[in-house]
Amino acid sequence: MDDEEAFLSIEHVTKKFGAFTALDAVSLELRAGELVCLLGPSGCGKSTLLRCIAGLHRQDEGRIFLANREIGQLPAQQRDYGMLFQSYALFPNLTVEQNVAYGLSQRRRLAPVVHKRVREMLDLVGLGHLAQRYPSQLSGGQQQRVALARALAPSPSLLLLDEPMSALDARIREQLRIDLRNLQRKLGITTLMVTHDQEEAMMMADRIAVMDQGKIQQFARPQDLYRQPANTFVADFIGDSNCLFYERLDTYVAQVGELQVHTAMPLLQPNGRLYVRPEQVQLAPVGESRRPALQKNWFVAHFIDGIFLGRYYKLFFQLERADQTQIEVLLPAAQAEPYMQGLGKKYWLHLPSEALAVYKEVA
Ligand SMILES: Nc1ncnc2c1ncn2[C@@H]1O[C@H](COP(=O)(O)OP(=O)(O)OP(=O)(O)O)[C@@H](O)[C@H]1O
Repeated sequence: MDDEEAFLSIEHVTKKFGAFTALDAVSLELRAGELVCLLGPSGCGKSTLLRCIAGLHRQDEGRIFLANREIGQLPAQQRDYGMLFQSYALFPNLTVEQNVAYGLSQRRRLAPVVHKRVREMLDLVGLGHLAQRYPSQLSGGQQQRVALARALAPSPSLLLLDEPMSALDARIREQLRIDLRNLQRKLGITTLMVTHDQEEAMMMADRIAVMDQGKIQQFARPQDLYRQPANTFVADFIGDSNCLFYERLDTYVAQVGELQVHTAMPLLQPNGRLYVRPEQVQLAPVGESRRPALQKNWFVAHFIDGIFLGRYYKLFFQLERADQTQIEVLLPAAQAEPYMQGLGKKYWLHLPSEALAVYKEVA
């Protein structure tokens, strides 16, 4: 751990299902109070890691510590966490209040101290007024709030969330993300959340662990993942990127088709891929000025398509003399609209050398 001591520490955890390795010596450390997202494509091992921490799977190798206590071999109920799943998993025959009380006391008649705690929890998630309802009388978002209140009621040290919002519709999901994040900050509870939704992870997490094939590819702040991907997997997975296949001509000059593309980063491999984010590509009208042709990395491209995204447009261009390479450009709507009139029209397109990056290929 860089500066602070780890609150949850996962050390070289390996989990196999038969001959298949779902987790391959995964190590991860969470600081007290932070919200970390496990993000990755379907089947990369996110839920398996969460379940190993929860004690719902037993790892084949490796150790897990929570607040300096080794929990990796303890039964689930002794590990001190609250958990929330995609499905709300509420008891349909118990009221909201009784559901929340379930983890505190399994009797239907609530002792005053339990009752007080349940009330506090329901107020915390904004459902104090619905205490006597049954789950079937609630919306999906409300049911998930009840499940959250139930998970938090015993004051666990750790909150584990497994795709908690994926069953909800977009608008409710958006609100619940904000509420969950605010609540997590207010309580200062260390939280690990599984999601395959990049936007959700970017919006909520202090740090994101990007996983692929049972390994953590990069663990960093959202801004750093976007700006400095550790390898080509992360560069492809996080955000949109343009990708140009090149052959090296010189340390700082790449050949893309017939074009010579100058880079600020040294090209260490004889060939590979250059990445550039759509918002970093610049455009200029052909004919208005001859200047671009004389400068580095200005190329002629044809406008081929555009997609309206509300505040922005994604515009697609095809580079001339570059093996059909397509370049995506992101522009604010007002700037992009004139381009939409001219299908097939030629433009100058600038790939700034400092915006071009090469990344380590994943083994
Ligand atoms: N009980 C099991 N028996 C056999 N294989 C399993 C078992 N549980 C998970 N796997 C396999 O392990 C891999 C990782 O599964 P896991 O559920 O952790 O993926 P995930 O990243 O959470 O994906 P998703 O987003 O689709 O839930 C998958 O290939 C899955 O098929």
